[in-house]
Amino acid sequence: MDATLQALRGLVPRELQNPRVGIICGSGLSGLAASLRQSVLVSYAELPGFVQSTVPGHKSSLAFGLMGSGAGVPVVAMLGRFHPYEGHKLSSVVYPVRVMAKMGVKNIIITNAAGALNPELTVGTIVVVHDHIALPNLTGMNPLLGPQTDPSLPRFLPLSDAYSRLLRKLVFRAAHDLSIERDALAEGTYAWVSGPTYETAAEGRFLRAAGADVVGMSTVPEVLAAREEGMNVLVLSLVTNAVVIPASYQSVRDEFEAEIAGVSTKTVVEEVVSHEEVLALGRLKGDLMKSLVEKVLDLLPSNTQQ
Ligand SMILES: O=P(O)(O)O[C@@H]1C[C@H](O)[C@@H](CO)O1
Ligand SMILES: Nc1nc2[nH]cnc2c(=O)[nH]1
Repeated sequence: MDATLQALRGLVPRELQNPRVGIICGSGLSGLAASLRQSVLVSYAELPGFVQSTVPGHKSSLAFGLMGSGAGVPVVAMLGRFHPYEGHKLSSVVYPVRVMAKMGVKNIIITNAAGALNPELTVGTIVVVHDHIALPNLTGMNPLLGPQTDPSLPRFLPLSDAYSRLLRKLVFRAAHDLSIERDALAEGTYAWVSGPTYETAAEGRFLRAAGADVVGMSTVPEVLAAREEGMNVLVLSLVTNAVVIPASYQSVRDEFEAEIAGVSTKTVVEEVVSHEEVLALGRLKGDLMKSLVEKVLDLLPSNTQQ
């Protein structure tokens, strides 16, 4: 950690060395940081402890700068995150969050691309996450597992308050101030799965039955580290696709038997999702996400821990 912080002190101008807000850009959402002023980019390759993002739509740089109107808020944005499915250790996935904490970040805005499980969520909706289901955490893949390296951090971290109510409300205030239509935003629960495979229909049904609204392959490890470090957390999921969950299975035996009986049938073609589709939606809705985040920064109270 000391080596990373020292490198950053050498690469980032002094006035940007104490960002107030950290931002993590999800798949295809690095444009979020396009409006940073006085921006300075630091490649992950220059930072000891950082790994590389290997996923299309994720760059590998930290961007420092001022965001929002007026004087602006000093922020640090990860243009490209790390996922366990890339082969990165969980400790590497959350390392940038720990660095942000050491630089003084008190609020973190984490974005991601996610598939909709809730049939009421349409593609393009931004979901303000208020809870999560993390099957990997529940089954032993938790970034906080292991010896406590910093005794000042809590051993048993509560998560019932993981998603800041104040920050969530600010998103709706921001949307209201920007006259964003009501249906563009929703609230929901994010299910974290390891990926890199997308869900089968049965898995989608299972996660929906468990109460998840959207599903993705990131975010929760970062949320855990950020909460452990005492940050206020806001998570925004962009719905890039629907997880296809047919109400019932249409039997191939029935289809076959109808065919040989000469009865005409509708052949089922299973829909599939692709990362290209995910990235395309990120590009399409990138501006909306950017305006929302900028407005949240404008509204952030300046006189509190926030
Ligand atoms: O980094 P995020 O969670 O935004 O990326 C999502 C999950 C996978 O990495 C990828 C699948 O298309 O997009
Ligand atoms: N697991 C998962 N991650 C996603 N990221 C974007 N879309 C999806 C999806 O449908 N499933």
